[in-house]
Amino acid sequence: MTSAPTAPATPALDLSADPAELTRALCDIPSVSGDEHALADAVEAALHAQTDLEVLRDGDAVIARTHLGRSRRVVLAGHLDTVPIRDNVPARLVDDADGRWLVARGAVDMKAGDAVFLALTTRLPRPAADVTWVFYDQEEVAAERNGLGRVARNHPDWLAGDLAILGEPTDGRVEGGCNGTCRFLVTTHGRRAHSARAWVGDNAIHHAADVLDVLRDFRPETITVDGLAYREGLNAVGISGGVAGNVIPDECTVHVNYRFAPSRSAAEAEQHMRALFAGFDMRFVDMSPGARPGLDAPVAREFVAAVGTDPLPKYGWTDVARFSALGVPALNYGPGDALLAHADDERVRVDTIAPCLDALVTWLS
Ligand SMILES: N[C@@H](CCC[C@H](NC(=O)CCC(=O)O)C(=O)O)C(=O)O
Repeated sequence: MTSAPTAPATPALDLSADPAELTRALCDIPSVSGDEHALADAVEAALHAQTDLEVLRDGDAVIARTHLGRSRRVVLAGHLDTVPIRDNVPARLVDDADGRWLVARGAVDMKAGDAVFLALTTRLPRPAADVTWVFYDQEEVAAERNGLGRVARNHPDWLAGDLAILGEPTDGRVEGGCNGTCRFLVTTHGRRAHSARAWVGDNAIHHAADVLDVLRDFRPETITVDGLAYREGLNAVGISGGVAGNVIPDECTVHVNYRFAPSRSAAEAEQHMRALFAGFDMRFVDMSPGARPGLDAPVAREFVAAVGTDPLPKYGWTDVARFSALGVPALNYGPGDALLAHADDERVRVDTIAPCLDALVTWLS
C-alpha cells in the first residue's frame, strides 16, 4: 500500500540567531513573487513562538504587533518575495579582499532587512515604542498584486503607526522617499507577408527602431525634491515581435519602464510619456507613484539623527509610497548595497547586517 505524499515540513527559523545566519536561512527558502507560501509559513511559525506578539496572517503576508501601551508605534515592514532565481539559491559564503559575503537571490533585496526586523523580536522584547512587524508578498511585481496593498484594504488598522521603516537595502543609511515607476507597452504595426516578397508587407519590427530612437535620445533628468536629488530613468526592459521565420511581422511591442521623481504625480508621469511617444500606440500596464522624502516628521528626524548619516534618495520604488499615502511617515533603512539588488551575484557583506540591528535596538531601547 502506498501512503499519500506528505507536505514538506516548514523549516524552523531561529530568530535569536546572528542576523547574518538568519538572513542565510531566509534566503534558503525560495520565495519568488507569487510563491512565498513556504517562507510566510516559516515566518508565521517563528512569530507565533514569541508569546507577547499578536499575529495575523493575510494570504502570504504575516503581521505581528506588541501591545505595551507605549505612546508611539513604529512599523517595521519588509517584503518576502524576490525577483527570479538565477542559480543563486541556496546561499553560499564567499570571501574576498572586502570581507565575507553572503551570495544569494534576495540577500540584498531584502532578506537581510527582513532578518534584522525578525531578530529584533528576540533582541528587544520590550521596546520603548510599540512595534508592528509586517512581512508581505509580491512587492517586486505589478502594483495590483502587492501584498501590502491587500493588507491595507483588508486590515488597515494593522498598518497604523507614527513611523514606518522599510528594511529595503540602503547600506545602513537612511534613504528618503522613493522614485515612482511605471511600465507601458509601445506597439508598432505593419502588414504580414511572405518574407520572399517583403515589398507587399510592412515590417513592424523595423518600425520599432523609431521607438528605440526615442529611448536612446532621451536624457533623463535629476530632480531635487526636499533636498534629495532623484535620478530618473527611461529604459526598454523587453521587446517582442515575430510570427515565423518566413513571415514579415505585423506587430512589435517594446516594454518600457519609466522611473520618475516623486515631484511628479502618476498623471504627470503618464502625460510626460504620452507626449514623448506622441503618435505611437501606447498602453500603460503598471503605475506606482513615488513618495517625497517626508523626513521632516519629528519621529523620522529622530531616527535620522540616531543613524547619524545624511539621508540619500531612494531610486527604486518601495512601499514608503504606500505608507506615505496612508498618512504614515516612512523611510527606507536596511543592510545591503542597492546597486547589487536583482543582480546575478546579489550579495550582502556579512558584517554589515548586525550593525543595522544594533542601531534599531539602540533607538528603540
Ligand atoms: N510595482 C512595481 C514594483 C517595483 C519594486 C522594486 N523595488 C525595489 O527593487 C526596491 C529596491 C531598491 O531599489 O532599494 C523596483 O523598484 O523595481 C513594479 O512592478 O515595477
